[in-house]
Amino acid sequence: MFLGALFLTAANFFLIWIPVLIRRTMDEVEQLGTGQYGDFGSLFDILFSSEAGFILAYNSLLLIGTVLLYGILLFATRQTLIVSSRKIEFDIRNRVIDKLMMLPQRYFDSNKSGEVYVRATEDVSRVREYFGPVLMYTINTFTRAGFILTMMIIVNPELTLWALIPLPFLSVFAYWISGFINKYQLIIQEQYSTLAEKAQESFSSIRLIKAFNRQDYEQRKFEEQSDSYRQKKLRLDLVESLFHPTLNLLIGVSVVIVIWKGGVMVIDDLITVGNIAEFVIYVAYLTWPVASLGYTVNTFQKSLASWERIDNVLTEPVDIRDKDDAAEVSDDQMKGSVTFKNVSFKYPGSDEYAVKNVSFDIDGGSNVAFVGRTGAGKTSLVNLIPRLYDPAEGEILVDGVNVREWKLSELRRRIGHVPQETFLFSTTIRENIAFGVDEATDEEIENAAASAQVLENILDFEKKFETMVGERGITLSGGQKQRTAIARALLKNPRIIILDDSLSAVDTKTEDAILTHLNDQLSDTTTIMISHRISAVKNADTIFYIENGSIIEKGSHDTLLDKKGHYARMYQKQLLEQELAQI
Ligand SMILES: Nc1ncnc2c1ncn2[C@@H]1O[C@H](COP(=O)(O)OP(=O)(O)OP(=O)(O)O)[C@@H](O)[C@H]1O
Repeated sequence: MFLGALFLTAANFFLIWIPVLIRRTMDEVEQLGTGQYGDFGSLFDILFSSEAGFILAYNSLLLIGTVLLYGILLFATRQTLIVSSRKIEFDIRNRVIDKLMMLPQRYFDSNKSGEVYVRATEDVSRVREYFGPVLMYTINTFTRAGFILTMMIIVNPELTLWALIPLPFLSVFAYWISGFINKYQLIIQEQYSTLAEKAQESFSSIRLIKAFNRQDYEQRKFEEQSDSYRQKKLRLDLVESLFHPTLNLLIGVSVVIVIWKGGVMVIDDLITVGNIAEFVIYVAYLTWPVASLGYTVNTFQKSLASWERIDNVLTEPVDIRDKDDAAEVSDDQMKGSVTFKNVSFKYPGSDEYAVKNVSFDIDGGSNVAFVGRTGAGKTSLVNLIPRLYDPAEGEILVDGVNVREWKLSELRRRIGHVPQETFLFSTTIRENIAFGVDEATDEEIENAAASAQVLENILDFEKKFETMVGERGITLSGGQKQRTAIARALLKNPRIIILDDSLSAVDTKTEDAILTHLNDQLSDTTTIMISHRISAVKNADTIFYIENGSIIEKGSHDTLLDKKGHYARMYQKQLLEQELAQI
């Protein structure tokens, strides 16, 4: 960047020699007189036939040399300043992404994903503008203005003052207009995001729109947004189209002043005609740096605001992090037991406890289930095991060690988590299943798919495991998606598997097959299941009934039925529903 600043200063130094050479040529040729040498003939003759010709050729070569040097230095400036700003942008973006990946779930709950995305994209680009264009234009403005003003004052201080009269107006105008453009660009960008979001939402919910026959309604809403975008864009276009004419007008005023006042000075023999030409070029050269001051100040302000937002991300505390000095636990040593000791947890910003004073012991390799009404706190409770959140009170132990003492990556590597909302990436089924491990053989992937009872479905697809999922490929059924997600968790060969309502979209027969497999072949794995279906949980060693974040009943299926409490009522209700369905 320092080199870039040097190159730019040198470029501007050479730039001011262009008007100087032009003045010199004009003055020298004028002094020699015109008629004296008669007809010059061809341009080639000029070079050799007269003194005037020699002066012209010599000065032209100097001029070409200066312009070339200026061009080379400008190229070097961009290759240093702008290239380093791109490298800085790359580094910052990577740091922001690294940090975002480390931030706890809490951060993503309180920040919209769109905003998080903007941090890593637009905000980083704006900060780059500070290190690139803003710095470049600032150095350019000051060095160029410095050199030009010095030259102008050397020639004639009075004419300099006259020539500069319109420049303050120019910079104020440029500041105002680029402020307006910046503000409007932001508004337009936001409107464009709304428009894009609207379109994206419409197309991703197209089935719903068709089913409810709301095409016209959606179209109208889209048109409203689109119209608002058009109007804003037109306003910006109007202001932008005013910019260049006004700029030219102000330069024109400056040129007229120079010619008028300079003319008088030439008559008074204070300056030469060449000086007028020189001044006109100086004024033209000053215009862009002065006009760009406005842009620079505005862009600087924008960069600063973006930097503050990025800084907030970079300094956001990471309370859930990898513990470096944690003891290594080999896979064989791990038993998969889970203990909760008086655990309570509230979501940030919420007054209610999602998990309230929960205590239990789950033996390694056992099979437990959490049931309860929707919103009871089941998901919140199991999310505490892989430390998606940390509880405010109490302790959670895995294999007798507090989860806070575990190396986070080790803890999570051993937990196969199938969240309630299945998410599949827009890639092949193979990559979706292999997501949780660095490398997996075909056999391992097939085995995981077979255990999750989805292998047959996959083999039925034309491209089998290479079938693309999502937008660019096929749409899997809800049940197929869930089973693919289970295969993904099984491939990790976990010691603890958490199935958060992960069998809700599969039929009871497939559910039975998956659970039988888990029981028989993964007998060492601790299975923690959440379900609303008694059929899925009835064989569990222990069933916990959760209400309002607390365990209110616990025991095996039969014990709980004998208790005739909430679980028994839930069972009766489901039994009744089943019988009614069979009628
Ligand atoms: N990210 C969150 N931020 C704030 N509150 C939340 C968040 N997630 C869940 N909650 C609240 O915590 C409570 C427990 O929710 P949780 O998802 O754990 O219930 P659940 O028993 O798993 O329900 P379901 O059976 O419907 O999945 C609910 O009142 C819910 O509104």
